[in-house]
Amino acid sequence: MELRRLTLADFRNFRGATPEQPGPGVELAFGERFTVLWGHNGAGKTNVLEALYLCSTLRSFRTTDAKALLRRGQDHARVELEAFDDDLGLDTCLEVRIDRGARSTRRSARVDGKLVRSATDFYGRVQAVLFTPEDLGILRGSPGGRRQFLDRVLFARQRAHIADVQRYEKLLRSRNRVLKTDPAELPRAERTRMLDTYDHGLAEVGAQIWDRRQGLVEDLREPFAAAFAHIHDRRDPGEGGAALAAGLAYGARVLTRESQPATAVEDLPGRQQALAQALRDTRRRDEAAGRTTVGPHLDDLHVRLDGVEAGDFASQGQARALVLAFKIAELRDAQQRHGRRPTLLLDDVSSELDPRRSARLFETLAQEVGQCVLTTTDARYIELGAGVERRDLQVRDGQIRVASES
Ligand SMILES: Nc1ncnc2c1ncn2[C@@H]1O[C@H](COP(=O)(O)OP(=O)(O)OP(=O)(O)O)[C@@H](O)[C@H]1O
Repeated sequence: MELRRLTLADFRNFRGATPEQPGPGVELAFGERFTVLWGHNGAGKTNVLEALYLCSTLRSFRTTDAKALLRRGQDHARVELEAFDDDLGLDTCLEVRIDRGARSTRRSARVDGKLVRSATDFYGRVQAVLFTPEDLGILRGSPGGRRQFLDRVLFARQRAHIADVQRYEKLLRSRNRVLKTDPAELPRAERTRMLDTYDHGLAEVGAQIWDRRQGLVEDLREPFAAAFAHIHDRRDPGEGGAALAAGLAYGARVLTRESQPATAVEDLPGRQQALAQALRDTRRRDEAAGRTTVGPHLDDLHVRLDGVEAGDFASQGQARALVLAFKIAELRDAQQRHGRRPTLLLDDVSSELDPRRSARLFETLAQEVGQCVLTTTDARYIELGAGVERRDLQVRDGQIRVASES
């Protein structure tokens, strides 16, 4: 999908038609490759990325409260994206409306003017890979944040993934409830029967989740290491350094001291067996703890620099280079799978990178990326080099104007 034009009406700080100022709202046209949105803090640059993300996923990446997207004091907002669908060879128009009702605020989606009733029919028409500065928190944050990070990527690959995660969580809650129940209140045979049923379901769905996450990490490992090496090259004599190797690994909480699976865990049946066995082996311990202590709800994504966990080791700039390398790997992977590159959305991309890393990043982007929309406080930070098509737009207090084009 090639993005052409975006219209924002009463979305965040972008105004819609008013009696004094008739018109459809605030419009912008994208460059064929790079669109650089620049402006001061609070101008509305991230709001534009948020609107694009909404057209891709029907969700915001900043809030679950749809009301927050309505311009203050307004009851209706509209985001319209005109694009060229390369698969169909046709222009298409995606529209998301947000309407405040008496009891709740509703989102609705239209494609070429027709209401799309099922959200799953709307997702993924615009494929986007998003980087925001909040992503940097995943390295130092909790394993839960890293699992969610992987699950979001997987959702773009396979729609069933999120439903499976929800099914797994439901089974887990039920199992934990039984584990916590006082033995006097639940006859032993009934308790064992219930736990056997939950274990079976958890092993089946859990193995799917584990298998997909593991597969993703394996697919991204090489492009991730290559993209990081390119951005963070240490051949500069001043740094006297050998290159730092970036690594990705998936840590499954099934391979515990209590449970070493008898089968290999290299494929889905092996993972299912191992998970079933681990749940059996740790049942007594789980009953004492009142919770399930093995399974993909406890797994982790390990991001390492020269073998050391990046969360403990990486500098701010290195952390940024690692997360950006992951996004570039995701982009390459999507291209290999679908033959199309998703649009890259980069919020405040180059701060914290020194000038040389910043130049390497933009060199990588110019090589790897199809269409990219990025934000910055100063367009001079975005050095894409001569010959790379870019369109610079100034965002100022909810207004957008073309600043330059090349
Ligand atoms: N619902 C809303 N109605 C009106 N204005 C809003 C609404 N939500 C956010 N804003 C305004 O939008 C602006 C924030 O926009 P945004 O986050 O896009 O800024 P930005 O240009 O990315 O800034 P920075 O460079 O600091 O990241 C703020 O001025 C905020 O007051």
